[in-house]
Amino acid sequence: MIYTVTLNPSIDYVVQLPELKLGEVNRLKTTYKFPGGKGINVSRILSQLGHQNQAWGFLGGLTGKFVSQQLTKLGVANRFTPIADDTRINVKLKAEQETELNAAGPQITPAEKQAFVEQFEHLTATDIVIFSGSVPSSLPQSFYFDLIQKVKERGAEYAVDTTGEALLKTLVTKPLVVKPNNHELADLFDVELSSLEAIKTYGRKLVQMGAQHVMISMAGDGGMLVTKDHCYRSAAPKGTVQNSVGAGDSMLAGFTGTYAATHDPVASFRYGLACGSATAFSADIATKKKIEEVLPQIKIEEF
Ligand SMILES: Nc1ncnc2c1ncn2[C@@H]1O[C@H](COP(=O)(O)OP(=O)(O)O)[C@@H](O)[C@H]1O
Ligand SMILES: O=P(O)(O)OC[C@H]1O[C@](O)(COP(=O)(O)O)[C@@H](O)[C@@H]1O
Repeated sequence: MIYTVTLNPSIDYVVQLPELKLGEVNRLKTTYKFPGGKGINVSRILSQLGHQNQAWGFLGGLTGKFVSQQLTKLGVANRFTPIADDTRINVKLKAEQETELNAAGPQITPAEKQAFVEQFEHLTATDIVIFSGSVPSSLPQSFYFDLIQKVKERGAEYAVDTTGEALLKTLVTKPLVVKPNNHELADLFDVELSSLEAIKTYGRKLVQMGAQHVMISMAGDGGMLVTKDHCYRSAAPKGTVQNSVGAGDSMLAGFTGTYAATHDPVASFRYGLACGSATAFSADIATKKKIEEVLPQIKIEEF
């Protein structure tokens, strides 16, 4: 079974307008609300692809109710810990450029945190836990690291998709896969990454620091997979980009779901790339049909 952890879910409020006029009233023609948060997006793709999974995390208030109702509607199994504070709303502005406004997130009380941590006691060695997204500011930044100790005690595998110190701290514990994008990878080491060679070099560093697989996403430039002995690379297929929010989450879902079934890193990378691009080419998270349409266009080469 795959469990996704979204400590800080959201309603993603997506706003489309031809031009954003700062300092003026902007009237909106098109708006959408999606259940957001990285682990939730991962669960949505896993469910599309028929991989058994359950979404975990914290939900509260009317916003939290909206998220859980939508997940139930979408057929995503979930077991969120209820909280007193409100789940956040993240604003995604699609004008000349894509701008994201991601809120810090709700207060989590010690009792709510304890109730959540207890769920980890039931994991087994065949499970995979996917930790995705930011840690709400009311939880310690070491929270992923602490949860990983619980996962390891149960003999389960885990994937990590977060940034900065929270990501670096988890590497020594040997995660199955980490998925920074190229900008997040550059920020981790405070460098500019302007060539594929440089991206490979820094991807290797994450492997040396402990990650089993490092999957680097590069938006319209495709992706790279670095393992202990190999590096693979693929350009992105061409298509009309509709909404790239959740492309990275889709990529991680495709990789982990396929890996759980096959233990084949290249097949997993291939499926991950197809899921990422399929979501970029969709208004919401990709459907299975869209993913299967994109899959034959993915060409992977050793790099
Ligand atoms: N504009 C695009 N065209 C084609 N594929 C894309 C596009 N944007 C994203 N993808 C695919 O989705 C993957 C994840 O997207 P990316 O934007 O890099 O992740 P994140 O959302 O984590 O920043 C990319 O590696 C690529 O394979
Ligand atoms: O937890 P964070 O880092 O604030 O990110 C949350 C946001 O990330 C998303 O999951 C999208 O992720 P990606 O575009 O990076 O794949 C949104 O649904 C959500 O609003």
